[in-house]
Amino acid sequence: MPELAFFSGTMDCGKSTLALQIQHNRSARGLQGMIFSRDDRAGEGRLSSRLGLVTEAVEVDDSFDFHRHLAAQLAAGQRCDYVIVDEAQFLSARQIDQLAEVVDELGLDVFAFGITTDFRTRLFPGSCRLIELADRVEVLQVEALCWCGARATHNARTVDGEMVVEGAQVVVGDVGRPATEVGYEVLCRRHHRRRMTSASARTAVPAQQPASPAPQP
Ligand SMILES: Nc1ncnc2c1ncn2[C@@H]1O[C@H](COP(=O)(O)OP(=O)(O)O)[C@@H](O)[C@H]1O
Ligand SMILES: Cc1cn([C@H]2C[C@H](O)[C@@H](COP(=O)(O)O)O2)c(=O)[nH]c1=O
Repeated sequence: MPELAFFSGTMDCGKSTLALQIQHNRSARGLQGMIFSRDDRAGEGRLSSRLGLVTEAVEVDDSFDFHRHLAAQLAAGQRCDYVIVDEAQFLSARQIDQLAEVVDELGLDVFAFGITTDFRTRLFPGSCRLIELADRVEVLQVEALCWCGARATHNARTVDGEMVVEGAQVVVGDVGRPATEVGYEVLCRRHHRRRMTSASARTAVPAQQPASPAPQP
């Protein structure tokens, strides 16, 4: 049975790498996929992983209709055995409905990849609809880690190095770069709630050092 699968997690947890691995393994078996993305950091019409792998993709915008596009491709004789969609959090709920239609009406497997929540810990519209509709939701196993060593479950945005919780939902950017403007860092929930990034923790640690234990009698 064809399925709509959603591979989800924080930023930097290996989603795009897995998308490229799925594509590689299937094409090694002679299957033909169609790859879509939206606002990849590497630029328009790209699906890129931080491991350095990159492939071409069809760039999706607000007006793009997945079902119409894929039905037209198939009708024109183009072969397509499966569909990969990266940065699926940026899609509209309507476009996720179209992906479900592609699975149910065109009989294609659809593998969607995206972050679950934004820098305010709110679901993205695309991720929300995927959680509602997907046959399978997989949280990625290569866990990204918070600076404290706990599993990172949330995405923080920094502006000029300071964590922020207000602003536009979509601002393309990356983790682990000296961010002069907008940057991102993955955190555990505790440190997201406390708005404590690795930089602010470094400043706060001396104040948090426990006092030396009093000598025991
Ligand atoms: N230099 C590196 N060596 C080994 N692994 C790396 C390196 N850089 C990134 N990675 C791996 O790549 C992962 C990020 O992969 P990517 O597919 O770009 O993530 P996502 O699409 O989820 O944001 C990191 O969690 C890490 O495991
Ligand atoms: C948390 C958050 C992220 N983004 C952007 C930043 C990146 O361009 C992508 C995520 O890409 P990745 O491959 O998963 O690292 O999303 C955003 O626009 N808004 C946010 O709140």
